[in-house]
Amino acid sequence: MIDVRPVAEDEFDNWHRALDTGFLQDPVLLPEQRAARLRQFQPGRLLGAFDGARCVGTFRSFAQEVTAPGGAYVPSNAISNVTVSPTHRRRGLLTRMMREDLAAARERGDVIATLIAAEYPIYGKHGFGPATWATNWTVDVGRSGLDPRWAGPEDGARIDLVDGAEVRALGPKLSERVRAVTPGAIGRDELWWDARTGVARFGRDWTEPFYAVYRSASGEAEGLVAYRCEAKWEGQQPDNAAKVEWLTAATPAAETALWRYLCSIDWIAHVKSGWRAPDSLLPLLLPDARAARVETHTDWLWLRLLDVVRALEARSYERSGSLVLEVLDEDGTAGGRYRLEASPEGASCTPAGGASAELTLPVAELATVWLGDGSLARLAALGRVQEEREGAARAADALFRTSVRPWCPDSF
Ligand SMILES: CC(=O)SCCNC(=O)CCNC(=O)[C@H](O)C(C)(C)COP(=O)(O)OP(=O)(O)OC[C@H]1O[C@@H](n2cnc3c(N)ncnc32)[C@H](O)[C@@H]1OP(=O)(O)O
Repeated sequence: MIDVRPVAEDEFDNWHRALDTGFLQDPVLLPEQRAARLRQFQPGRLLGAFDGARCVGTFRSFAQEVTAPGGAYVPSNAISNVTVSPTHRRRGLLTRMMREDLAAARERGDVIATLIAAEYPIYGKHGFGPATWATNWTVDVGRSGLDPRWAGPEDGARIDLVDGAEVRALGPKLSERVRAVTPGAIGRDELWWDARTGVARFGRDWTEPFYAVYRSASGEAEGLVAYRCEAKWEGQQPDNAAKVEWLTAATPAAETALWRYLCSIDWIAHVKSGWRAPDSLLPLLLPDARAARVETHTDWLWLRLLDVVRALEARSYERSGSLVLEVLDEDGTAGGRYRLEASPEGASCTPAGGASAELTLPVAELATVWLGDGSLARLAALGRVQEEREGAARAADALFRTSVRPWCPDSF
């Protein structure tokens, strides 16, 4: 019999060995990695599956806030570090850990649960759906049409190279400003900044990247980028790439200037954008937008609605309308018939009682449109959403869609 239960702090190494095993990492924890990892330890939020003394399954959740359209921070149960050892797979251990964790999240009053899925087929059966997408571009600088003589912003703004200490001083305030207006964004805690500046070491061989800050004419830090160089010379010609680790910009001017900066660095022939919003400014700020080639376009933040009423009321709507939804939740308690009355002034979601549903949909499909992305008309065409009234899927799309696509800049 496998025991699924919370992990005590003195079992952490045993748990971590199983985590490394599941993620195919060498199961050796260096002291500084251990110290960083232990900072994530929260009693009750680390689950383990134990076969006798040996940990064979891992699961971690933690408190998170996700920005909804309109800027509300919605309490989320973020899930990470999910593994089951290859010796114990497909016996329902993930299912047991997930059920236990989601039940606790509902009990706490979390509105949603979130995760980044390692593989697409794992989490749909637990009620999760992909709610934000990300795109990764490589810019061919020589083809971009950008003026190679660029020497910095000309409007009184400036770009400066900074070190990790300055990033830590400037970054949190800037990030807070950005996440308030970025549906799908999540908070960055102190550990996030420590890990990005080498104070906390999750990997084995961290070295400092280059950091550059954009300051507007008023002196306000409005953009930060961390990047590394992938060195390559061919026949005495530089063919190096600037690889962006993260880029945070609070204004279009800051974002444009930072991409412009990266594309102007001598010896840099390519800029690898890292994961960006699918409707990022990047390709269109190049005179030749095709010089930004899409490397990958992928699902990113997966969501599970735990409380449909609070989730639908927490976000804003760009249009007015009402809708009766029959939400199906086989593996949870979010199912039911709900009436959503929404307008740019606010929304109410109430049990719909005996009113006829206009749209019947699994809770996972509702999650895919909650942040303003996705298409219920597309899901109806696939038979994954049922229209009880003709045209209801399009009407629902008109209500849920947002003019800017949601984006989660971070992984966890
Ligand atoms: C948020 C994150 O941490 S993402 C990281 C997820 N972890 C990994 O990918 C590491 C490698 N993989 C693993 O450790 C394991 O295979 C896990 C954790 C994904 C699954 O654990 P298991 O205990 O085998 O899952 P469990 O037995 O509960 O499976 C439940 C169902 O999901 C399905 N399933 C689970 N994993 C997968 C997968 N990778 N691909 C397709 N189906 C899957 C099972 O087939 C099963 O389906 P069924 O109910 O129709 O029979």
